[in-house]
Amino acid sequence: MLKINKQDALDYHSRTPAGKIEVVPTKPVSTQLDLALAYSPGVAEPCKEIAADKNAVYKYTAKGNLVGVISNGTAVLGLGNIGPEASKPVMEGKGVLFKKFAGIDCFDIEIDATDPDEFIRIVKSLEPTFGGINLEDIKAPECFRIETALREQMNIPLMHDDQHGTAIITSAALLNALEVVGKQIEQIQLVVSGAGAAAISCLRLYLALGVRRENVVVFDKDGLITPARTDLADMQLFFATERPISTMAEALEGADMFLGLSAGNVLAPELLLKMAADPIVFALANPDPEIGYEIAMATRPDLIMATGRTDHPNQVNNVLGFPYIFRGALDVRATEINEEMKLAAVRALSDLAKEAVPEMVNRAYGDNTLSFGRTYLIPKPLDPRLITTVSPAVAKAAMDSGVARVHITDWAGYEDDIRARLGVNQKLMNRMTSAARSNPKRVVFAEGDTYKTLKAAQILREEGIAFPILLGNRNKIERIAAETSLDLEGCEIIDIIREEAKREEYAELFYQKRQRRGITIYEGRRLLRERNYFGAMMLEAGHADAFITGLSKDYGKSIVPALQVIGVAEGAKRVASMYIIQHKKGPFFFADTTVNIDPSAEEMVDIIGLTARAVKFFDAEPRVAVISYSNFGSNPGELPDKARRATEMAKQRYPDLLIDGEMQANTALNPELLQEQYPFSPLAAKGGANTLIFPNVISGNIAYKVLQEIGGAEAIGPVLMGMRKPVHILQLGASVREIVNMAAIAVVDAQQPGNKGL
Ligand SMILES: NC(=O)C1=CN([C@@H]2O[C@H](COP(=O)(O)OP(=O)(O)OC[C@H]3O[C@@H](n4cnc5c(N)ncnc54)[C@H](OP(=O)(O)O)[C@@H]3O)[C@@H](O)[C@H]2O)C=CC1
Ligand SMILES: CC(=O)C(=O)O
Ligand SMILES: [Mg+2]
Repeated sequence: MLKINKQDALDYHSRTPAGKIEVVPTKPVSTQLDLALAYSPGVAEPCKEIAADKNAVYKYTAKGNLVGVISNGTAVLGLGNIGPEASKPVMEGKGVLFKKFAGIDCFDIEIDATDPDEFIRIVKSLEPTFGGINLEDIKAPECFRIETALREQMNIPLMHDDQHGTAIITSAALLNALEVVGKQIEQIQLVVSGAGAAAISCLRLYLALGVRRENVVVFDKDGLITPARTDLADMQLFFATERPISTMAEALEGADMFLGLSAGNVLAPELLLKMAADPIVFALANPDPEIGYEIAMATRPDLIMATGRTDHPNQVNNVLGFPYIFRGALDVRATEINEEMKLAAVRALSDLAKEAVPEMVNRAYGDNTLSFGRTYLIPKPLDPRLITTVSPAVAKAAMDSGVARVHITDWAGYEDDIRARLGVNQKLMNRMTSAARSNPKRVVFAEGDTYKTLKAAQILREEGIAFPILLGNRNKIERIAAETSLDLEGCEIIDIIREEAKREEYAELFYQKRQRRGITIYEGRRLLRERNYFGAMMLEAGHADAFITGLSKDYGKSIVPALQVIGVAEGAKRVASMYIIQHKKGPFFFADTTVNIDPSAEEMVDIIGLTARAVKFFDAEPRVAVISYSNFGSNPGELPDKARRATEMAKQRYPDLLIDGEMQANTALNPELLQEQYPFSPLAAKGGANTLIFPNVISGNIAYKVLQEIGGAEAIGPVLMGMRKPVHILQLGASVREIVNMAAIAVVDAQQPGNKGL
């Protein structure tokens, strides 16, 4: 269990600069010209445009991506009415989550006003500043009137998150829990502890999903809510019951669900015994739930339980909703957040929980067994698919329900845009994956009996990218799949030890190929018991379209069988490898990163040719820089000389290729520097290089690894170039995502005329 103490939390917040957020300019403000543009006199121009047309404020200011997180501090978490200043750490925290998960900027605003009319007037007056308003931690019943009035009076998306965020997320979890236990929502008997902002809003959404009002019983601190109560608002009295009961024990007799949005430890364990079979308990009070997880599960092992905490399964946390709901609403400039948008978010969340969990989520939670069921009803907060699932669903619902002022037509482009906002440039891999899906091919994996390969195989099958063939011990594969809840339907398993006839066929073929290179038929039979030879022979014999290996053996050992069986492509003198660096500035291509340790100038020319061809395969135009530690002869030495000679020879061998060198990496990647210092270089007018050829494997390998670890880039590869058929050697210990990416690339490679594009 994650443990933090009071001092850790205080130190975290007080570390300089105090608090959790700052404002960062998005335009340059270094020169006198910058200042004149950013402020007076330049700033007057956008002011005049906006004065003439108010909508231009979205074009010339940050309004469209700015959300106000606004509270009066009257119901802060479960801490109660602690005032506006004391609520500020929560509101700053919310701003951080908006930014981190959805790229939305926030101002947190804590208002010293408990009178609802005053609060409404102040928030309404802020409409010119914000693209959206997230109301937070405002107590019931005032919060209902405040939100209703502001929704009526304002023309930007506005949501009280404690009400609707909670309602959306618990609804998704409820629908999935009911699916798991096979109950109908129209029939469930529901008992609720709490009649505040969160509970009442959850109930209203549950009614929209099919729960019957007469099946609901609600308690607050003063007991059962009946029509006779005079201390409650209409929204609360709407759920009053006429049943002849008065205690929680009576209410829970035969109940299917308990929903707690009240206070810690208010539900006695023995009351769980009164509930119907497979009871659902959402005990969501923060930080302590209405009943502890361990005691509840020990009392009713058939229980399905959710809490608000990270240390138990099924964490119901608003962060699954608000960043993505506002992202979708802002992007279509919705005038409100309506019921259709909320229901779209519910469906998106509940559907996402049924899809295979990405490996990075498994890793983040240290759990390989996450799959839809009793302990995984809703996605995890660190799931990167949330933004591309929930936000488009909300945006579409806003358009369909007529509250969008901007319409999205290119949904694939929209997904790319929202990923790019978060600094993840996925365009290239998205294109590869779509191309692979259009004509999936058979990919054989040498390490079919490892968890990572199996997980990758499941994803490849589910996404329709490839038909995986898994080499390995069948019992072991089936055991790993069962232990980690993997579904391998559609994947072929080949246990090569049991495939004597196939081994003999391949040994004979291998012998024919290599008999004049020292291989006897006996040696062939021995080698064909190794999966790297067997997999390569499957590819050679046309029983597979691509071969992937390297996960558990070092690169050198893995590549040799492929070279012996498949060999280099016609016209290619050698093979080389390339990494694709996915960065927010666009894709970059680095070679050679793994194969040719210290190539000669002539060998570098071969590498340049292979790389330029591969860059075109990825739909980019190669702009090649040959890298060294000197710029155009500035520092003589063996390496710069080699790089310069390679450049000259490459210019002659590939006259149409845009190439220059030798140069330092920063020169190659900085077009201003090129234009200022080296205007004679053809790369200067073309925005610099996108393809870097390194003078040896050491420099190429170091460069991509540093970028991967601290440069905020994703490295895809190593892409093996120059083989006669699609073979790729993974880096030892590659991640599931890397395996999936390489398989998608191999499939597209296998689709090319002559079965080879790289
Ligand atoms: N996990 C999640 O995602 C979320 C969790 N929450 C949690 O839910 C709780 C309620 O939040 P919110 O609705 O915003 O707050 P409110 O102050 O609006 O409502 C609290 C409600 O709980 C009732 N209550 C308090 N103590 C008890 C008790 N001992 N027995 C029965 N009812 C009680 C209150 O009754 P009365 O009016 O009579 O005092 C009131 O109806 C908090 O603990 C909060 O942290 C909230 C939002 C999201
Ligand atoms: C999660 C949340 O918003 C709350 O507990 O108030
Ligand atoms: Mg809250």
